[in-house]
Amino acid sequence: MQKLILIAGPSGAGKTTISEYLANKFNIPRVLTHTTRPIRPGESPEGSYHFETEASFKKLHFFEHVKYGSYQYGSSREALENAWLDHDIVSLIVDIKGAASYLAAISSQVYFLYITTSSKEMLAERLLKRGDDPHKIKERLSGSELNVLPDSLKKDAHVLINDNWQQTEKKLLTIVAGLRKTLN
Ligand SMILES: Nc1ncnc2c1ncn2[C@@H]1O[C@H](COP(=O)(O)OP(=O)(O)OP(=O)(O)O)[C@@H](O)[C@H]1O
Ligand SMILES: Nc1nc2c(ncn2[C@@H]2O[C@H](COP(=O)(O)O)[C@@H](O)[C@H]2O)c(=O)[nH]1
Repeated sequence: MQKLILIAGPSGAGKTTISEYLANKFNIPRVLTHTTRPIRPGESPEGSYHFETEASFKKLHFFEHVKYGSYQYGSSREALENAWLDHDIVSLIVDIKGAASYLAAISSQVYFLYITTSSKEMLAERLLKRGDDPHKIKERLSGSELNVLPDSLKKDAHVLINDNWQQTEKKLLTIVAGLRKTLN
């Protein structure tokens, strides 16, 4: 049975870094979602999202979608099915609401990886270093945007504390080996 590594967690925790590592090291591609937010400095227009206008976003058919501030984000079941045509394991980055939607719909195929750090300060430091606007960082690291793991999803989550990259690499190796054993 094909698997989806569903990645969620607070901004700056390392979700994108981990999905890129899974792609490069284990040939586990990321299923891109769609957003109306602008491209960040240093972000590739092909690598992280399908960047949409409000008009083009409205024409798409989403499995689930959310709004952060004035920007929309959404993912489709078709994109996932397409990715599974070529790869038995794929990854997808969503927020906590998106994770809940996927778990409700296809939990047997989902490996829910919740990425975080042991402190909020570490998240802020990384986002500052990444070049994010300090006002946006404050927004991202408070309220619902913080993407705290709710009690209702704790039983489904595999929590990975990404404080130290070498340890994260080791944990990912174990996770991928375990998932590969469950295929078929
Ligand atoms: N283990 C780590 N140690 C130090 N820096 C890290 C680690 N993992 C990721 N980073 C760095 O932290 C920054 C944030 O990582 P990344 O962009 O992957 O986070 P994210 O969770 O995808 O954030 P967002 O939700 O805002 O897109 C990046 O500059 C990345 O290089
Ligand atoms: N529910 C969904 N959440 C999504 C989707 N694509 C991305 N995201 C999440 O949005 C926030 C903000 O992302 P950023 O790239 O602007 O930092 C983050 O939590 C993403 O995981 C989606 O299709 N559905």
